[in-house]
Amino acid sequence: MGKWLIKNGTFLTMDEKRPMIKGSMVIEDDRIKELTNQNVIDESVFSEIVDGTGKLFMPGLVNTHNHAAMSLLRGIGDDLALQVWLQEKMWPNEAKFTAQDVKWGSLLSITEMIKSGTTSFVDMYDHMDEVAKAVEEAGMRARLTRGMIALGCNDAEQNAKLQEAVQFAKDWHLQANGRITVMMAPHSPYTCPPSFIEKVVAASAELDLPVHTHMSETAKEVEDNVKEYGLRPVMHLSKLGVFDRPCIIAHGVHLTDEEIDILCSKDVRISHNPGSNLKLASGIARVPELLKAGILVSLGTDGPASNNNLDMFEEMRLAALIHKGVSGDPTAVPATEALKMGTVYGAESIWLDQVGQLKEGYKADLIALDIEQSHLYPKSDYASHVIYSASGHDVTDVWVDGKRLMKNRELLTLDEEKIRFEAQSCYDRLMAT
Ligand SMILES: N[C@@H](CCSC[C@H]1O[C@@H](n2cnc3c(=O)[nH]cnc32)[C@H](O)[C@@H]1O)C(=O)O
Ligand SMILES: [Zn+2]
Repeated sequence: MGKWLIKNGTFLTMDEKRPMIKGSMVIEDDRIKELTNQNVIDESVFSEIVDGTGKLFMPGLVNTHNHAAMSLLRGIGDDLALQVWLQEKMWPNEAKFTAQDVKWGSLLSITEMIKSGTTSFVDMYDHMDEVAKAVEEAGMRARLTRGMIALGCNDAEQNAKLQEAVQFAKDWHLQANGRITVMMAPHSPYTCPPSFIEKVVAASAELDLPVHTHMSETAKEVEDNVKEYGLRPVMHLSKLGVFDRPCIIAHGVHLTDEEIDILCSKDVRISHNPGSNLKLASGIARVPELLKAGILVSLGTDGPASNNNLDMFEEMRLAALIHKGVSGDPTAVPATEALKMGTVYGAESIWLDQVGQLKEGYKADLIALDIEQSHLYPKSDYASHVIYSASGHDVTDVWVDGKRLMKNRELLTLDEEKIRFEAQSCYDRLMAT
């Protein structure tokens, strides 16, 4: 990689001090070395020069909640409520998943994520060694976690799952040149008994890792939690010590003012998944109130079987649109805020250091969009165009840690055709058994 240059580029930096720059970017190894509106005079020192004419460069998008291998179940069980979808469609099929299924399903999702401009993602699943190997090979950045469902498991089975999660953390945290980091994940309060959640919290403290879980996704979940434990999920998890750890929860759709205050005071981050919440009819998270309270809100697609794609441009657009619609206030989530949720807040909410902005000293995780297209004209406010007009299909090039993963829409680290073929074979086998 060495030292290389992008010239004649338009840069949407997400750096509040210099939001738009027209000019050049110098990248050295994994970092942005220089970003300037001048032309770099001496080009002879660069190993590569990328002509940025007609391209918009911006930070790679951060997807803070996913179950990548569920791409194999895309199109299976649409138009159902969460509990029915999980219990009748997902879990019976997932029970048949082998390590190979997780490998090819995750790779299929990774190709889709790179092609639509995502450079970092969170994944909660099992057979996580396969996911980590796929991330390493692809060159992406990821925060990975072995999601654990403990309900219906005896003590030995519960311990085995926890052991697997601990071992995964020991094997993979800070691997792949630091691109892979790990979290500990009890799947949810409704699939993990309190004693198990406490054990996971203890393990996360011992390993010094954050906790990730699903919480308050549906009204039914909240009601059931009250019936079972006498508390709503926030107080329940709070009592179990979950929020005494660095924590990011997925969904947080059904929250009271008091719960928002508790989450804020504990610096709990929320991964907002508007596409999945709409599709499963889970409800609409109180994002304007969460942001106003000072909670770090980022965006996730959730798994590809409840979305059903992994295009973060769509997620940013939904976040900007639905909260206007339900509140009657067009300023509820402005384009700039949706853009931050997909980049700056995304990186911060999963504890990625110096990621999410194009800024000197930051990691060179960036994407390029083809802006010589009718739907991105005229050349006016690119933050607006990215949120209200663009889609993942507009992404032409992707770099992570300064390494190019896609060039003119061609993947450089992965064999897309082979991955599609293998994923289809996995699906055919799963459906035949
Ligand atoms: N199979 C593991 C759990 C893996 S965590 C990932 C789980 O989350 C499930 N999942 C996917 N999307 C959602 C969601 O929106 N809410 C709750 N669970 C989900 C998914 O079906 C999968 O079973 C075990 O038994 O321990
Ligand atoms: Zn999920």
